[in-house]
Amino acid sequence: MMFKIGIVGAGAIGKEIARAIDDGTVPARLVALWDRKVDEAEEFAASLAQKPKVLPLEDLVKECNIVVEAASQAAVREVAITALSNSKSVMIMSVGALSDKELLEQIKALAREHHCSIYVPSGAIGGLDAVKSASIKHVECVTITTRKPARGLKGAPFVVRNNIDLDKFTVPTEIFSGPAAIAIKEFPANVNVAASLSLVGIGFEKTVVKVVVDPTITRNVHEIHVKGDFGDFHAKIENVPSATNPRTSYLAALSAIATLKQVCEPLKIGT
Ligand SMILES: NC(=O)C1=CN([C@@H]2O[C@H](COP(=O)(O)OP(=O)(O)OC[C@H]3O[C@@H](n4cnc5c(N)ncnc54)[C@H](OP(=O)(O)O)[C@@H]3O)[C@@H](O)[C@H]2O)C=CC1
Ligand SMILES: O=C([O-])CC(=O)C(=O)O
Repeated sequence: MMFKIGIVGAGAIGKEIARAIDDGTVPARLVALWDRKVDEAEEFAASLAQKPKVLPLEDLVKECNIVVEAASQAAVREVAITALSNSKSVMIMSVGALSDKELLEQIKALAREHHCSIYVPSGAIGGLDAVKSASIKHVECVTITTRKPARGLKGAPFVVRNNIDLDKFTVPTEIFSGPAAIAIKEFPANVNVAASLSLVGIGFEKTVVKVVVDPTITRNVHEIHVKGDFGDFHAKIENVPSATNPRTSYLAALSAIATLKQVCEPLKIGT
C-alpha cells in the first residue's frame, strides 16, 4: 500500500518533511498540506513535483491516511481528534500538548477505537529508546538541560512575562528549572523534547527541565541524565538550528522524516 500523507503546518519542519516525501526519501505520496499562511503554502506546494493540494484540515484528512502535525501545541487537539475520528493515523511534533492528560487519554481512546496509531518522533534529542527500556523497571530521576543562544529562546512566554532581556547575558545562565509540566507551557516552542522524554520516562511532574541561555554557543544543546535500576544514562546532542526557525533544531525535521520512513517500511529498528 502506498501511504498518503497530509501535513498541517508548513514551516521549518513541515517543509522539510514535504521535500523528503517529494524527493522519494519517504516512500509515500504527499497528497495535501495546510498552513494558516495559505498563500505561502500555495506557493510552496506549487514548487514541489507531487503538487500536493492545499486544503483545510477537514478536507486534508479525507485525502490521506497519515496526518502530520507540524504547526503548534495549540493545533494538536484539533488535528489529532479530526484525524483519528476519521480513522487516520497522526504524527505529532508539538508534543508538549500531550501534557494535557485528558487530551492524551482522549486521543489514545480514539486511536484504539479507530485502529490507528499516534506517532511521536524523538525530535531534537536522541536516547528515547534507552529511556523507554529503562522505564520498564524503576527510574529514579530524569533531567534534561536545554541550552540555546538568545535567538533560540526569544518569544517564549516565560521570557516575555518576566521581561528577560536575553541579549544581556554574557555568560551561560540558567533562567528556568522546574517540572516538564510547567516547562512546556513556559517554553512551548523550545522544550517539546522534554514532553517526549516525560512520556517515555517518569511523567511530566517528575521530569526536571532546566533552560539555559548561552551566549557562547550557536547550536541548540540538549543534555539528558537518567538514573534507575538499569544504571545511569547520559546523552548530549549539539544541534544545528534549522535555517528558517532558530528555535527548532534541524534534527527535529530529520527525526520526523525517519519516523515516516519507518511507518512506510516493513523493517523497524530500535526499541
Ligand atoms: N518534537 C520536537 O523535538 C520538536 C518540536 N517542535 C515543534 O514542532 C512544531 C513545528 O515547528 P516548526 O516547523 O519549527 O515551526 P514553524 O513556526 O517554523 O512552522 C509552523 C507553521 O505552522 C503554522 N501554524 C501554526 N498553527 C497552525 C494552525 N493551527 N493551523 C495551520 N497552520 C498553523 C505556522 O504559522 P504562523 O507562523 O502564522 O504561526 C507556521 O507556518 C512547533 O510546535 C515546534 O515547537 C520543534 C522542534 C523540535
Ligand atoms: O529543536 C529543538 O532543539 C527543541 C525544541 O525546539 C523543542 O523541543 O521544542
